Amino acid sequence: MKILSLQNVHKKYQDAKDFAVNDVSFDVEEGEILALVGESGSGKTTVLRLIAGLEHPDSGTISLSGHIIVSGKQSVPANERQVGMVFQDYALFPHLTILENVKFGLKKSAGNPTKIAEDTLNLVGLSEDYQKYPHQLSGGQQQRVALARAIAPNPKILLMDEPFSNLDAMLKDQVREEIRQIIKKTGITAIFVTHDTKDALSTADRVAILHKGYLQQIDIPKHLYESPVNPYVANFFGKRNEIIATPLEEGWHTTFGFIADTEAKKYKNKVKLMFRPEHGEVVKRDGQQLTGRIVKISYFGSHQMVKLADDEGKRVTIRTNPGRSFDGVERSFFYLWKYDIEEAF
Ligand SMILES: Nc1ncnc2c1ncn2[C@@H]1O[C@H](COP(=O)(O)OP(=O)(O)OP(=O)(O)O)[C@@H](O)[C@H]1O
Repeated sequence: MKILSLQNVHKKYQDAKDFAVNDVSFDVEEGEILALVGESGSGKTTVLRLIAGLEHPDSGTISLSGHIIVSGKQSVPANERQVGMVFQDYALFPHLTILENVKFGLKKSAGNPTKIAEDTLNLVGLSEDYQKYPHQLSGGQQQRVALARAIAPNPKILLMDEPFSNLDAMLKDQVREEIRQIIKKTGITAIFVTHDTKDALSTADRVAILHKGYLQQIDIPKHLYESPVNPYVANFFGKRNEIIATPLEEGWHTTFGFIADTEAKKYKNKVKLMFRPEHGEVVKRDGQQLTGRIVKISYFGSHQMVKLADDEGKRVTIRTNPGRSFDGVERSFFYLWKYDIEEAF
């Protein structure tokens, strides 16, 4: 069942030349975690603020739990929307204990605020720390307090602005997983903003990508990565290689060799074959389609990146397993098991 719906939402800030959010429409299902991604200035935070009620759109409607909360000039005030917010810097009160921090937003709620705050802190794994102050906690723990404070009043939807950006790389992987599990345990619907594609792909059920205020694609991580709707989306989610190819009856002629492909005959002009490093495979045996001179091997522990050049010096990078040895190997064969065909000229 859909819990949130944005329909043709536009937002232009005063004195701005362009719309920060341009005709954006999407639905969010109950219990879903949605990531909003895009480069700086693409409109992610503005979308979050429009849902929270901290900004009002120029046009469009927003519905939450089956009720229209924004339409034309009418809108439900932010404090009546039952939306939970987690801010980038956590915004915890330094002079309050974590229990008091979580109780803070519960004053007007029904029930026993202390009991609800304790239950929520237990849920986020902080049952030992009720009486500590924020500065006595690690970054990851502070993050969980902020989450507990936002979900304790039982909001209809949880909004998080760059929730992982203050954490170092080591902690980030762990916190991402913890936060995802807590959100899934509560069943709450959540939207988070991030500029980090890894955060989005690993934590969200679906990802929405914005570019210059326009929604480009909203989809499950695998589809966004494997089947992007346009080159912008494809490049946003990681490095792609490019090989210029001339169509022939049976396949593609390239400077790395010939690729048999019946699709080729549908094209008249040269194209670009675009592929990610993991969409190729480096092979030792002869008789494969493509070949290149090995110019660099980079070892990353979990994998290796092999850079191969054609006779003109054009390079492609192929990902391979970490155990493969290239000692004394000057040239290698490779094949592509997946690529996108893009018009080149
Ligand atoms: N209060 C404001 N007044 C005027 N323009 C603003 C305001 N807030 C944002 N903008 C502009 O609106 C556009 C979208 O900004 P927004 O903050 O939503 O993008 P973002 O994708 O969240 O960026 P970032 O990742 O840098 O936070 C940008 O061009 C920005 O400069």
